[in-house]
Amino acid sequence: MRQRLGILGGSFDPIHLGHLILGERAVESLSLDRLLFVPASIPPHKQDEHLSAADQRLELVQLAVAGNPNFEVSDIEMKRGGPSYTADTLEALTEDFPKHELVLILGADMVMNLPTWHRPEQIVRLARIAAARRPDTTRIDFSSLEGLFSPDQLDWTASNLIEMPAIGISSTEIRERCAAGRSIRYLVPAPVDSYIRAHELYRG
Ligand SMILES: Nc1ncnc2c1ncn2[C@@H]1O[C@H](COP(=O)(O)OP(=O)(O)OP(=O)(O)O)[C@@H](O)[C@H]1O
Ligand SMILES: O=C(O)c1ccc[n+]([C@@H]2O[C@H](COP(=O)([O-])O)[C@@H](O)[C@H]2O)c1
Repeated sequence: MRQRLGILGGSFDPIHLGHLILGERAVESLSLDRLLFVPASIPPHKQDEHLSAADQRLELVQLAVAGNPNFEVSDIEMKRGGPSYTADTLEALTEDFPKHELVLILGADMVMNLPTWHRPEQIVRLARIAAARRPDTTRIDFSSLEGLFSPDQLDWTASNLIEMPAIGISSTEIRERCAAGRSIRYLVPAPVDSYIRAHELYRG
């Protein structure tokens, strides 16, 4: 059987336990050989938002995944100029990992928007798509994907849902708590908490 490489992209501003639990569940339920966390340099749908510096978000992800043998961090989008389109990333990873089957991991909220992404047909051509349920997504509606996915691809995605406990943590909440001077202990790994405090991130 081909080795399976999972890809979990995000702004990770900052990375939190929801991302890590999603990653761990993805490794387990999809039998991934490894999972790449890919922080976006310029997330296409957040180009108007003010994000923390890309190198700090990358460093936070590296701190968070350290010690998990299944997890790795890729700086592929940091090194590439322009918006961090997933289609470009998958093309590069296909060259870097020619023997692997690529599986793109997405929160359920993102899967339904996939048709609005840049070159979505290339995304579904190069990778399987695995969706995880987020607490605010009670039902996953795959109907918007029918024109984009082949019946086989849709069937694979529908039968490989990543079941995870509802983790009601978002990066937005963490930034808001920091700005209000409140604790984020236990919402992020301890080294991430220490880094955010030492660098006074998200203080408004
Ligand atoms: N609590 C969570 N449970 C499951 N999936 C999550 C959770 N938080 C984020 N994700 C998923 O992780 C990926 C990266 O998310 P992202 O970096 O945008 O974090 P976020 O918490 O949604 O950020 P923000 O609040 O800034 O929008 C996306 O596919 C998203 O759906
Ligand atoms: O390629 C696209 O058009 C595209 C559009 C929206 C989001 N993405 C990717 O989806 C991941 C999560 O994005 P975000 O904005 O929720 O952090 C991140 O890896 C983005 O680069 C990609």
